[in-house]
Amino acid sequence: MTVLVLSGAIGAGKSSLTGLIAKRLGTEAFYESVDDNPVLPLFYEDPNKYAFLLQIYFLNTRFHSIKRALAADNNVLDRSIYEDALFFQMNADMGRANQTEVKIYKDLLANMMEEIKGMPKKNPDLLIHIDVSYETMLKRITKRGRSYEQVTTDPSLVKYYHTLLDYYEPWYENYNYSPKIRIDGDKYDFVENEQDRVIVLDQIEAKLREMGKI
Ligand SMILES: Nc1ncnc2c1ncn2[C@@H]1O[C@H](COP(=O)(O)OP(=O)(O)OP(=O)(O)O)[C@@H](O)[C@H]1O
Ligand SMILES: Nc1nc(=O)c2ncn([C@H]3C[C@H](O)[C@@H](CO)O3)c2[nH]1
Repeated sequence: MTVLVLSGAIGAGKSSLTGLIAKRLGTEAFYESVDDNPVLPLFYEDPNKYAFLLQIYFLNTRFHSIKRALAADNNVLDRSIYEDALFFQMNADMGRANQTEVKIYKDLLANMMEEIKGMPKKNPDLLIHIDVSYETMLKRITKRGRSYEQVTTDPSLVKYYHTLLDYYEPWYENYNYSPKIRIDGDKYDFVENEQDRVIVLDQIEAKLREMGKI
């Protein structure tokens, strides 16, 4: 069994690359629930009120996907559970969660991580991180067009997105649950450019080969 997980900021291209990897390797893709997430639009409208609820929602759905993914043979997930704490910490640091919420969330996350440790596969085999600059991130968010994520709708998101990128850099450096690989999301347009797509997928395959996974 091989488990791959994607990481990266909002709009970095995780879902897109997940689909491409699944196609190339013939594995099953698991996606974060976004369009059917009832809390996400509420969060963007009133983050102070909904940060905690959104985090619980994501943690629950993420845990569910991990359980399903681990029951499948070879699979790829479009976001890692390790990024949940990054999002929550950032929002808590922005004053969007009180001390009680922070404690409950951290306890619940630790509890879930314990459960994962007891599963046949504790950690993913490889983390595939997509690096993007603020400019690329914004371009992709605009292209995808979810209204509540647009900086034109809510200018305070400019700061939110910059802060998110600032949190991602040390997060990636400190990530040590599995081998990891960085994909340059600014350089490679793996969605629309066939040549770039081949380069990126070859990089991932080469890493898996080096690890003896394929
Ligand atoms: N490398 C790329 N080159 C060109 N367009 C891209 C690239 N990656 C993603 N896109 C486009 O950017 C948008 C966002 O991509 P995608 O939904 O895959 O990002 P994501 O990282 O999964 O986002 P989120 O964190 O919000 O779930 C989509 O419209 C997608 O087609
Ligand atoms: N606050 C918060 N916490 C999370 O754990 C989290 N995970 C994803 N997201 C947001 C980012 C995109 O808008 C959208 C799709 O990734 O959902 C999150 N937001």
